[in-house]
Amino acid sequence: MNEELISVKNVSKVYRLYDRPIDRLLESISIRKKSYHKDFFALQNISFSVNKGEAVGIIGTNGSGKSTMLKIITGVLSPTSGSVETKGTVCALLELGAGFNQDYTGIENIYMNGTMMGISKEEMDKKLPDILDFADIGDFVHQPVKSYSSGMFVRLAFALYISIDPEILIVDEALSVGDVFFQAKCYHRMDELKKKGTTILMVTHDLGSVMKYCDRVILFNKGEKVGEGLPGQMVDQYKKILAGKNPVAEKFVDEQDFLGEGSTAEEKREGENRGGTEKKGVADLALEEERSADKIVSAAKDSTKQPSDGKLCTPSTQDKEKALRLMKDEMSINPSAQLYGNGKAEIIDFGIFDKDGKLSNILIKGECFTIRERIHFYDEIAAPIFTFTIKDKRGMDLSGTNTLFEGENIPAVKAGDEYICSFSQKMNLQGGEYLLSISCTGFEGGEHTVYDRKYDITSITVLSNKNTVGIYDMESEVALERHEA
Ligand SMILES: Nc1ncnc2c1ncn2[C@@H]1O[C@H](COP(=O)(O)OP(=O)(O)OP(=O)(O)O)[C@@H](O)[C@H]1O
Repeated sequence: MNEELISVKNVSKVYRLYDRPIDRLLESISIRKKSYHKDFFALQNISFSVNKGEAVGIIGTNGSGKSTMLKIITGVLSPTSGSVETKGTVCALLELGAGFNQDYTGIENIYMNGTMMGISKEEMDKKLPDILDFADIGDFVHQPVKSYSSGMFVRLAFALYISIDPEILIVDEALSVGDVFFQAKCYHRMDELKKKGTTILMVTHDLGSVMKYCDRVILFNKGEKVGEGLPGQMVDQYKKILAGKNPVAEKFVDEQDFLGEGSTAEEKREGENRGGTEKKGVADLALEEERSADKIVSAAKDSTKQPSDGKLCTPSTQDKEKALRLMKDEMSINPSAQLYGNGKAEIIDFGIFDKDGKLSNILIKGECFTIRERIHFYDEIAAPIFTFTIKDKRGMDLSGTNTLFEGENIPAVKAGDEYICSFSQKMNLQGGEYLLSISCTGFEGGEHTVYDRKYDITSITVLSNKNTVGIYDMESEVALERHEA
């Protein structure tokens, strides 16, 4: 039987709005109890429940009451009417600083939260190395939390909460701060939590995450629950609301949202520089996206349509010369990349080259690029295979290939041999941030064998001045004929 861990019944939250600051005072001293305020319903008669092991998302436009709802569930706010019940330990990653004492250091906050959750100091001592390792904020753990950036705070809070292993995890948009490597690490942990049966309640504007993680979605609009159902249905309904609110929005949602925010690296950096605490609705992002598109047009304008016959993607001689110098030093390397293999081969170097043969993690959509891997063999291998995969930050494989698929059969190698393998192709993924995995594998006795694999080793940022629907661009050609009716 389904066990309800969160039960929200007829919750309303009313704020009193005063036109002028003095009105509040006038109201409090009015002998005839004259009202000087207007009631504003941030939440109106909301009811829903979340069962054990479910992942439920709350979506809605800015100001629709999502964060207010989470704050009421976690006890940060009390409802004006209605009731909320939760069963089990709750960890909530709410806005910046929530649940943390700003004057305490990171370490002190870790222990304080542990105590609040009923975890002994000895147990927290054992968890500490993992927390620090996951958060990866270095010596900042000894600084007061008030000196943290939003990204650092989220790193520490997320690391702490997953170590506590709560029955209910509540996340309010928090994962949108942090770099692509950290986000990928968090999403990976979210996968594990979900598999383990942790109950998750999340608020997000990232519709890709909603589709991937949520079993059920609740749609808010102007403080009311306007729908509840399967993620796909609710996302469609949300788009309708957005389309009514802002004509740019529907276009934006269709074209961008399933790509994972659809924003450029530049936009994200701007967000972080502002402290990353601003939460943006899709409608707001739509307008920003238009502005940001202008910025990247100049970068991308040279990338006029090239025929996709693959011929244009042949690596230049200049590229080949560059292959012999150390490439990976010029790549951004993921500190949390997963590396494994039986050690018979090692990818000792790798790089991504743009169409001009420049080593870069940033590529322009529509242009050719090359992934180059240099593999050293420490043992005999009958038929090695070289691979690459591009994933989104939620861990979904988007594209990739290997030498076997491409009909390049590599003959047996012996210890000391070295190969340089180049994959050249056109970047047809939409603008956004991705992760590259590379490996050297093969088959031994019919068994798939990994000699060296570097999962999510580096990032790829794709800049685009035209994003179409979905994860990649089919390069449609449009023909129009005016039809006289
Ligand atoms: N202390 C307050 N006094 C008055 N109004 C408030 C207060 N706190 C929140 N509100 C209002 O309540 C409404 C709901 O806010 P809430 O932050 O829950 O929205 P949200 O759906 O989380 O929005 P966003 O997507 O922008 O985070 C908003 O109109 C907000 O202005």
